[in-house]
Amino acid sequence: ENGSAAAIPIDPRFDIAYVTPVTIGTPPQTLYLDFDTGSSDLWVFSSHTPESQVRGQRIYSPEKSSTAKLLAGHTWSILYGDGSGSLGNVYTDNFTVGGVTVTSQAVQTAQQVSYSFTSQSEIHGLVGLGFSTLNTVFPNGQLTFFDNAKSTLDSPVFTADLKWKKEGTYDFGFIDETKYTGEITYLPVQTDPGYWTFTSSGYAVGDGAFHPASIVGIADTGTSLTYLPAEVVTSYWGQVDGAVDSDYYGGYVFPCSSKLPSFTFGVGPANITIPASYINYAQITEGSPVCFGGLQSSSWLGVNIWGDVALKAAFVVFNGANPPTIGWAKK
Ligand SMILES: Cc1nn(C)c(C)c1CC(=O)Nc1ccccn1
Repeated sequence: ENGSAAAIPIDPRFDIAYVTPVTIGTPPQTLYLDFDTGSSDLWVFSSHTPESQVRGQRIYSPEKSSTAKLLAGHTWSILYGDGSGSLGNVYTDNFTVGGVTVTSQAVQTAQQVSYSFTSQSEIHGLVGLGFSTLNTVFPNGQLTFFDNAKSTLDSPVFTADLKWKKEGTYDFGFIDETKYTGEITYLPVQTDPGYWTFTSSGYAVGDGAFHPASIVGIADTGTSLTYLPAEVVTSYWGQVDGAVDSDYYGGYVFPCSSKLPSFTFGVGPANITIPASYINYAQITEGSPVCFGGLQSSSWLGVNIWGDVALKAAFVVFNGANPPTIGWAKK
């Protein structure tokens, strides 16, 4: 059975993250979760999360679900690249998103969450859509929702149609031709260690010359910004009056009044252009004349990350066939 679900920006002012409604258990409990191709744990705020760490989030209460089963002796603990994290125990239960139901999905209930999760009341947990090899459940790793659902889908794919400051969609099991223009360009995916890793064929700043390059990076719906090699972002921000790489603000900032160029990245023989407006990410604080860039250096991360700033400029196909591939189309 195929499915389709909304990807809703959690803040109307800028696209920090997108959440998608899901139901868990019997009777169904509805939570809004962050679908994250950059990780592979499905975890939720729960009745096991200390009240001091819950600030407005909806919670999953397994004790109120007749179909919940404790996965005895199993625990999990995840640390994300930005220093946030969570840990807890594991249940299996019915899990439905956009009409696609997996019975006996591993649902990881949080017993601890870091402050950055406590502080974001609109995110009630994450649904990892990376490869199941990254799942942190111990002693037996668990399968992602997509891996569990794959065999019931018409096609072993899901697509991301994220939008700038608007609601987009995740589709499961099919490719909606009305959501993109031209052709989809498919690229090979490196599944080790478990991210959707692909190689971009280069970049251009604004209307400037295309620079052929091999930029290996991960397609990560769970990361707001896009992090690329220093020489790429230096050449981009060099075109912006007053842009500086600020230690104080932790990245490239620029005068909100400055005009930004677009940014184009290569996908095989094709390319995707990120409009300048997507790269004018946000004012440092409400009303500030200083703006934070949506394109930042990956120098300290050890990985290039094509986050939401890039993904929302395209229609992206995550093809879970064997071998997996990733497809990019303009829209
Ligand atoms: C690797 C990395 N370094 N830095 C600075 C960032 C932001 C990342 C990616 C990352 O942590 N993404 C994330 C965070 C929380 C939940 C889901 N995804």
